[in-house]
Amino acid sequence: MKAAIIGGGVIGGGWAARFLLNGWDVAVFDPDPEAERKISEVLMNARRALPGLYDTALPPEGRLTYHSDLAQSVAGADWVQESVPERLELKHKVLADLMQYAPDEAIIGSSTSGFKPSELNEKGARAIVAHPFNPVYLLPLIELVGDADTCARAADILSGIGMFPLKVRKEIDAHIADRFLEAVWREALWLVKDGIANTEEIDEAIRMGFGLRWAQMGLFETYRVAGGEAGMKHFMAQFGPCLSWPWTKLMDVPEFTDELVDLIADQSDAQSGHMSIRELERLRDDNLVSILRALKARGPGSGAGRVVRDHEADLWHAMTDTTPLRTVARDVPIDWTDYNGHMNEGRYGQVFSDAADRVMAHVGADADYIGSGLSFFTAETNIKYLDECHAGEAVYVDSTVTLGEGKKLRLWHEMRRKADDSLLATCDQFLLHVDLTTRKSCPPRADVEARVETLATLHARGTT
Ligand SMILES: NC(=O)C1=CN([C@@H]2O[C@H](COP(=O)(O)OP(=O)(O)OC[C@H]3O[C@@H](n4cnc5c(N)ncnc54)[C@H](O)[C@@H]3O)[C@@H](O)[C@H]2O)C=CC1
Ligand SMILES: C[N+](C)(C)CC(=O)CC(=O)[O-]
Repeated sequence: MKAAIIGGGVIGGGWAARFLLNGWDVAVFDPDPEAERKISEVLMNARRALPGLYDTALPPEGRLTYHSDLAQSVAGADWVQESVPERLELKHKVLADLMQYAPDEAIIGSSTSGFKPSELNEKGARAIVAHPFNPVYLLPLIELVGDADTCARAADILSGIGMFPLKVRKEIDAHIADRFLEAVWREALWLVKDGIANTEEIDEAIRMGFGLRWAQMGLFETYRVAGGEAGMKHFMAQFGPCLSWPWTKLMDVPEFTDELVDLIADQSDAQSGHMSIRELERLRDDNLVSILRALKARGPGSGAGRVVRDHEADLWHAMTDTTPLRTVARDVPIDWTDYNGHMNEGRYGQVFSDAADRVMAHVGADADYIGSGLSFFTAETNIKYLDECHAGEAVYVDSTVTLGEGKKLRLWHEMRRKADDSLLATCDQFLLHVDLTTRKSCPPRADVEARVETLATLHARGTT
């Protein structure tokens, strides 16, 4: 599959990374001589962050090419994403070129933050709005606006690269999310202009409080809980009158004078000027990866964690009875690094625990089986740490069943670095089958016991 990225700035670079790291070939067209350098820097950050979001490996990276000719860049593309600056006449010109050169069947998406499809297409183009959020390679949300069939096709493709397509029912200026962002931005500008708060205080007001709530529950679910046991109706009865109080009176926009721009830029420099933009991006990405991984860890996944979890399930390969079993293939996430600058010992245990979970699922001791009240408990592990590994490195685990007799299951795991197949750690793990009600050991269900024995016999014969 091929994506053509027209305009490779902040957002085009993020799109390029999202497609590329999900195995698509990417062709970039951008007249800026600096575009290649900027995109390669965005890509470096994306390679550092995105693979560590998942507990399984992304597909091999696609091929990235740069073009000085738009027609060449879109040849054979399945998806063309326009990400040029937010000026309608420029978007019209670029879309007219795309109508001429893009394949008829290619989806043409526009990253526009605010224009409606009817405005984008008023000169005869057929683009849909596919509005992403920065950083495009990490944040799942995409607002889709426009032709229903094209949006449905687009939604399938975007889900396949780990995104969350949200179809906007009716076109409207600034779609859904940017209407909120503009409202918050407007209020913040007033607070600075009126000398109530500076940029840092406003950021603290967001990140120490409601920003954390929004990341996992959004607005309405949060306010439902805020209504106490009586829920949403009580919340609305209590806070409804505030809508006519001065709290919400500031509907107009402060004038963007040079004085206001300088005031905000100076405060922002004082707040964050000690870090470069790339450093701030890495800090943002590290935090986002940690938050998304935490949201993924809960049950079926909470908020955006659900999207990460679903994409991870799509990425995981179906296992067959090989010797050994490939039970883990993943990148080391950023937040697994400890004060010694390498993957923390506890995370080796995590990797081997994941390997054992995969063996269990493979022999039929899956979520349904556990739901029926049967499972395996680990009784003993012996891990040998043979070499260091670092954030961003691809690793894999091969596992063999060394004993499968009744309630006893013994596994031998070898964890290796993908780049050179060198051995990083081994783990000898002994598990006992248990009844989750009595918490006592018991024989597995007959089919699971048979699967374990088959694998033990197969693995005793050696490498296939
Ligand atoms: N920056 C943001 O936070 C977000 C921006 N967007 C939208 O994405 C679009 C792009 O915004 P940014 O990436 O922020 O802008 P940007 O200024 O970082 O990048 C725009 C790029 O387009 C290139 N360009 C200009 N004319 C071109 C042409 N004729 N053909 C090909 N490339 C051309 C420029 O050289 C530049 O590299 C806008 O529509 C914006 O509203 C959407 C979501 C978030
Ligand atoms: C500021 N903005 C309107 C360009 C923001 C967006 O469109 C989405 C985002 O990433 O915040």
